[in-house]
Amino acid sequence: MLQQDEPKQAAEYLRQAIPMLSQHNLPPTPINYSIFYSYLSGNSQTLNDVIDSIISEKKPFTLAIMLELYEKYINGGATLEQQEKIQHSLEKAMSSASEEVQQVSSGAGEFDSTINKHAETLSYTTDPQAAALVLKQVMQDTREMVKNNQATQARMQETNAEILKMKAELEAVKASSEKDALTGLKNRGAFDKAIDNVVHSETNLSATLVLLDIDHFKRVNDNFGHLVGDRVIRYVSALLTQIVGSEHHIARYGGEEFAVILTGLDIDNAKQLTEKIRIAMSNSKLQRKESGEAIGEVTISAGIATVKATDSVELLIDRADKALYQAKEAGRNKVVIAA
Ligand SMILES: Nc1nc2c(ncn2[C@@H]2O[C@H](COP(=O)(O)OP(=O)(O)OP(=O)(O)O)[C@@H](O)[C@H]2O)c(=O)[nH]1
Repeated sequence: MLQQDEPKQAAEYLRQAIPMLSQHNLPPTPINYSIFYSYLSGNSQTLNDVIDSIISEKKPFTLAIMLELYEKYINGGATLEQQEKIQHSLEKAMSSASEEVQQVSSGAGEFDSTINKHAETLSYTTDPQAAALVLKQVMQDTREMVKNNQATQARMQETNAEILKMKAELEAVKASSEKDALTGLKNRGAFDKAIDNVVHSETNLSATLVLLDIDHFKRVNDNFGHLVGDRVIRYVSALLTQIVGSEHHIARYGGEEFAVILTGLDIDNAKQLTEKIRIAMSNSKLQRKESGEAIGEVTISAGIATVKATDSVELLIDRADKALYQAKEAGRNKVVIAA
C-alpha cells in the first residue's frame, strides 16, 4: 500500500522510478509505476526482497509478474478508497515533478543566454590580444555549456513527456473506471460518489435527483431479443445526454434505470426538463435496424426529488424511487415529483 508521501519526496521517487522502468523495458503504466514507487519508498520489505531477487537473477519483469506483484503487494485487500488514495498520491507526485522539471528546464535556457551575453560583451574589450584569448576561452566554455545544457534540457523534456503520458494514462484509467460499458454514461459507482457529494455539499446550490425507468422494458427484450433491448438502452442514454447536457451528472443506475443529478435548477425547471425527456421518448419511432420492423412505443417514467438540507443519500433516493413508483402506478409515461 502506498503512503501519502510529501510531494517533494514523492517527486524524487518518481524521478528515480522512470529510469528504472526503462532499464527493465517496462512501459510507464500506473501499475508498473506503483510497484517501483513502492520499491523506492521502501513501503514493503517483502516486495523489495522479491524485486531485488528478480534483478539479481536477471529475470525479466514480465506482465504476469508485474500484475502479480501489484495484486499481492500494492492492491492486496485495498479498498476503493485506498485505491483512490494511491491515485491521488500518484497524481500529486506527478504534478509536483512536472512543475519542477518545467522550472529547471526554463532556468537552463536562461543560463545559456547569460553565457552567450558574456561572450558577446568580452568581444568588445579594447586590448585586442587579451580580449581575443579570453574570448576564445569563453567561447569554448560557452559552447561546452550550451551543449551540456541542451542535453540536460532534452533529457528533462523527455522525462516531462513521460510524466505527462503517465498522467494522461491515469486520467484514462480513472475515466474508464467511472464509465458504464454499454452506454458510455457514468456508472453506478460514479453516481454513488456524486450523489454523496451533492447531499453533503456546503453550497446552497439547489439540486435535484431524477430517477428514470424504461416502461415495460421486459416486453422489448421478450419480443425483440436482448440485443435490441441493449440498443434501446443506448438510445435512451443518447437522448438523455442530448437533452440534459454534460453540465449535469447522468448515470446508468441499473439495468434499464437511469439517474440524473441536476444542479442549479429549481424543481419547476427540473420537472420541465424531465418532461422534455419523457415527451421526446414517447415521440420516438423506434424500429429494428436490420428489418425496419417497428418496435412500438417505448416510454419512460420518472420520479423527481429535491435535495433537502437534512437529507441523507438513502432518504433522497428513497423519495425519488417512491415518486418513480407512483409514476408507474399512475399508468407509466409520467413524471412525478416526490412529496
Ligand atoms: N437488453 C437488456 N435488458 C436488460 C438489461 N438490464 C436489465 N434488463 C432487463 O430489463 C427488464 C426489467 O424488467 P422489469 O424490472 O420487470 O420491469 P419492466 O418490464 O421494465 O416494467 P416496468 O418497469 O414495471 O415498467 C428485465 O427483463 C431485465 O432482464 C440490459 O443491460 N440489457
